[in-house]
Formats: sequence, structure tokens, C-alpha cells
Amino acid sequence: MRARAAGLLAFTAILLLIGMLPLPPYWITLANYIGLYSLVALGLVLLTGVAGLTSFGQAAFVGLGAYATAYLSTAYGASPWIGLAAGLAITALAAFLIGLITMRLSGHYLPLGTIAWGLSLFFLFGNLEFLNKYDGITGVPVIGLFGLPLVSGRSMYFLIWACVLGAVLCLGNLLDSRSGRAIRALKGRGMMAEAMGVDTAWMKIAIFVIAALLAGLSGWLYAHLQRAVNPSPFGLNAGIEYLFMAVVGGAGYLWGAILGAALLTVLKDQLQAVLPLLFGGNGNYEVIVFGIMLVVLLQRAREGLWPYLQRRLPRRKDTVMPENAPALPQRARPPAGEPLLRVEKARKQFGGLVAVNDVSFELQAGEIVGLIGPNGAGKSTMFNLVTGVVPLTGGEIRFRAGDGMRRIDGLASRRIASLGIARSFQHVQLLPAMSVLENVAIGAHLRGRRGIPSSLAGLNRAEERMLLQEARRQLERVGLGRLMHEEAGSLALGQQRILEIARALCCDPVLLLLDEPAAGLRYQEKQALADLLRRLKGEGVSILLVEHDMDFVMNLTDRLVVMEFGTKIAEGLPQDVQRNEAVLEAYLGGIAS
Ligand SMILES: Nc1ncnc2c1ncn2[C@@H]1O[C@H](COP(=O)(O)OP(=O)(O)OP(=O)(O)O)[C@@H](O)[C@H]1O
Repeated sequence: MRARAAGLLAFTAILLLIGMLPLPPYWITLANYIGLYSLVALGLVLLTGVAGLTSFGQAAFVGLGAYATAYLSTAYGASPWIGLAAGLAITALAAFLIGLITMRLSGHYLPLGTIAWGLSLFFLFGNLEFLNKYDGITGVPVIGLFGLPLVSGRSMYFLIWACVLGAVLCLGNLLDSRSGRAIRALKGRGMMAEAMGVDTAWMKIAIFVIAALLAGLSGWLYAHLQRAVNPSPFGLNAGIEYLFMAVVGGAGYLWGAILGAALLTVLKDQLQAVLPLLFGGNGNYEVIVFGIMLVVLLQRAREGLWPYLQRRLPRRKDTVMPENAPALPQRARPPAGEPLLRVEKARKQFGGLVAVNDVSFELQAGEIVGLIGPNGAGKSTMFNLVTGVVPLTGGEIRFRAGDGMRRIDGLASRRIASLGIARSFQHVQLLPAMSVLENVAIGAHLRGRRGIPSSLAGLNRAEERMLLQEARRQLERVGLGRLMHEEAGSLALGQQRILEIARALCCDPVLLLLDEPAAGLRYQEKQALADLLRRLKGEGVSILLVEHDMDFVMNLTDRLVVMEFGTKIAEGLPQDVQRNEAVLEAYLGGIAS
């Protein structure tokens, strides 16, 4: 965070210098356009680079911001500031409605969807009579700031770049927050995020609206800089160029957006001057060069240019750990022996395959229960049923909430997490480029309240310290404290599994579901894990675990439930199950002998 503040200060100093030097107006104009494009590209960093939601349609939101203020200020003589408020309100509403529909799309359907609405808005601008169709609106007034009319390009330069700096600051705050971690988890880790209590559908819409608002702000500035608007800068071409800027600069990095916007704007300007001389005529030859550049970039440097530069800058010290944040409140644990989880005739069919076949079992508070069975027996599916990842085909699942047993089948994963069920995954679900500490802090999502607006404004600091402190506490509890500043992806697989346990513990669970936690661990690490799980049990955390390592399971669990081909074939104390005929036949023969 300190590194970002230093970066922002240095960049502000450079911007002030550029603004005050007697540079030719042409340079200032170029800088203004870089600023306008940067705003849109910053939104794309959040949306596409960080959250993985590709949008080709951002130019249309620039158009909404530009047209709203141009129309109100010319038709009604409204102040540009009213135009800004109206433009942002219209943009937010449009983005919310469009986001409701398109953010549900996945894979290539999402970019296609964004192309569709980008085109629709473009043609809307060009066909509406009151917006003067394709001729557009002229005579847009200048912005007045503290009584000063911002007539010159230089005065607009300061306003535009103040907006860009503000956006970098706010988005940086957001990304380093509880919501930011959830946003980063949207890219390929949506299921994990939901299991940690994140409302991923809402999160997608929220960042879509934020990205659109940045585009709308850019449109407002554009309209009052250019003093005229027409549909051409808001079409699909522009949408592609914005995306291109973010990708070239480094779609996952805020500074990458500015770098990409600067590079492409300057390059386009130069190419537009040089290429027609080379090829003759007035074609848009720069598009060809951009196309070739993109292909090369995607092959050679998919991350964009900023990471290359970043490696040459002084290494950023990761999140500074606060030493003395107050501890988060913990939920009450039910007394040992009380029923905690009751699975009754749970059934799951995938088409014709019965993965879980009317399985019933119960787990009491304070127990460690092992769910075992050969490969494909339905254990992970059972976990997914309990945690709401997949819906039941039949039966019910009840979990202790308050004093009674409440049905949880049919609830969303995040609702089940909020009742106190946390889990790890058979195939680890981490964000490899994020620090171990931040990965673990995702688990504390439901224990924080500060949302996106407070995070943007940096009002979440106190809570953030508590969440990170909790993540650190859990990492130390599982023995990974020394690795908290490492990238999660650099950990050995066994350590990644332990990290997942720390993350689940951050949820403050009553029931912990661990899917093969000992896989990939060495003997001593397994011993340490077993000790940890016993300690957790002692602290009132109940555990349901799937594990193939029979020594580990037999020495640790209080009871076992054995499944084969989706059906429960045995249940009981480990030593009894070990002698059970059906189990020996199905599964344990080699080990028991
Ligand atoms: N989403 C799905 N769609 C279709 N079939 C599925 C799905 N998930 C699981 N299955 C099938 O359900 C059966 C049970 O799978 P599951 O992963 O629950 O078994 P498991 O006991 O956890 O096995 P393992 O120990 O190998 O992880 C398997 O035949 C599997 O192919």
C-alpha cells in the first residue's frame, strides 16, 4: 500500500511538471486523450483483467456520459455538473440493467453479448432525432470549476488527470480490500468464492457498473473538451481499442491501463501520420499494425507490458501486517454431542448416473467423521451437496442453526457458509498470484461488512486490519505463518492444501469439510495436520473429512461413513468399520490384512 502511495505521488509530480512546462498545445491535447482513454481502460482492468469479464462495449458507456451532458447542457442550458450527475446516473442504470443480463453469460457468450449491446447503443445514438442523429450535438459549453471556465486544453488537462489519479487511488483501495479479494476470485474461482460467502453474481454486476461509470466520466470530460459529440467515437472500433489498451498495458494492473492508453494513443498518432505517406491514400492503416501487435503480444507477453516494467522497479513490499488489530468476534459453538449435521436419504443423479444414492448419516458437534470409499464412490459429490454447490435430486440436509436443525439443501453456497460450514476442495482453489495471506483472508469475507463504496473511499482500513490479522492468526495456527507473504502459487501442493484449511478456518466454522487434506503431505506434515485437527476438535470445531490415507483416517476420526458406488455400505467406529465384511470386500481388504 505504501508502494502505491509512493507511485501515486511520483506520478502526480510528473503530471504537474507536464502541465506546467511550456509544452506545445499539441502535446497537451495528446496527454488529455491519454487521460480520457486511461479512465476507460482502468475500468477494463477491474472488469476484464482482474475479474476476467471481457467487454468490447465500454465505448457505448463513454457515449452515454458524453451524450447526457451534451444534450442537457445544450437543450436545457444545464450546468455541466448537472450533466455529469445525470450522465453517471444514466450510465449506472444502463450498466445495471445490461449487467443483470450479460454478466450471467460465460465463456465467449459474454464478449459476444457486450458486442451486441455496444452496437445497439451506438446505433441508438445515431438514430435518435433529439440527439441529432449521426450529425451529433455541437456547442457544448465548457466546464466551470470554482468560477473558472476550463476553456483551454491545459486547464482540462488538470481536471482529466485529477480524475485519472482519483480513479487509480480508489480502484487501488478497492483491490486491496475484502471486496477486492472477492473480485479477484471471480476469475476462475467463482465456486470457491461462493463457498467463502461471496455473492459472485452481485459482485460481477457491481464491477460492471463501476467500469461503466469510469467510461461515463470519460465521456463527460470528452464532451466538454471536444465541445461536440457524435456517435463515431462510441462505436465498436473504439470498444476494441479500449480493450486493446488494457491488454497491451497489462490488463491485470492499474498502471498498465495508463501505460497502454499512452502507448496506443501516441503510436496511433504517429502511425496515422507516417503510414499514409508510406502506402499512399488515407486508409486506417494503423488498425493493421495494431492487429499484428496484438497477435504478437498475445503470443509473447499475455500479461501486457506493465509486469515487465514492474520487475525493473523496486520490489513492492506486500501488505504490511498490522500487529495490534482487535480480534474478530467468534460465533458460539454448540455443546459437544448435540446433533450438528443430518443427511437424510440424500440423492444426487447426474443424468442416468446415481452419484449419491439415498445416503443418510449424522454428525454430532465435536466429532471428527471420516467419509471414505473407493474412487468414484460419491464422496466429493456428498461434500458438494452439503455445501450447496450442487442441488439435491432427493432427500434433505439439515444443519444446526441456533437451537434447531434447519434445512440447508436448496440454500446457496454462500448462505450455507454464513451458517458456519466451511470447506476445502479436492482440487485446490487458490489465487496463485495473490499472497498466501490474502488468499486466506478471502475466508474471512463474511466476517467483514465494508462493501465496495467504503473500500473505494478507503474507509475500510480498521476492518481490513482485523481481517488480515485474522488471516495471519489462522496461518500461524496451521503452521504456515512464515510463508504469508509468498505467492500462493509458489507453495508445494501439500502446503496449498493446508492453506485451504487456514482459509476455511477464517470463516469461523462450526463444521469444517476437508476434501483430502492429507494428499501430497509428507509423513511429518500429516502428523502435524492430525494434531491440528485434534486441536480444532478440542476447540469445538466439528470435522467431516474425505481422505484416502487410511492410517491417517483410522488414527484421527471418531466415526466413519463408508460409501461405494454412491451408496452407504457401512458406518461406525473406525476399528469396527475396519472389520466390516462389506467394507473389506469393497475397499479396505488390502489395508486390513
Ligand atoms: N458434475 C458431474 N457431472 C456428472 N457426473 C459427475 C459429476 N460430479 C461427479 N460425477 C460422477 O459422480 C460419481 C461420484 O464422483 P465423486 O467425485 O463424488 O466421487 P469421489 O468418491 O469423490 O471420488 P474420488 O475419491 O475419486 O474423488 C463419479 O462417477 C463421477 O464421475
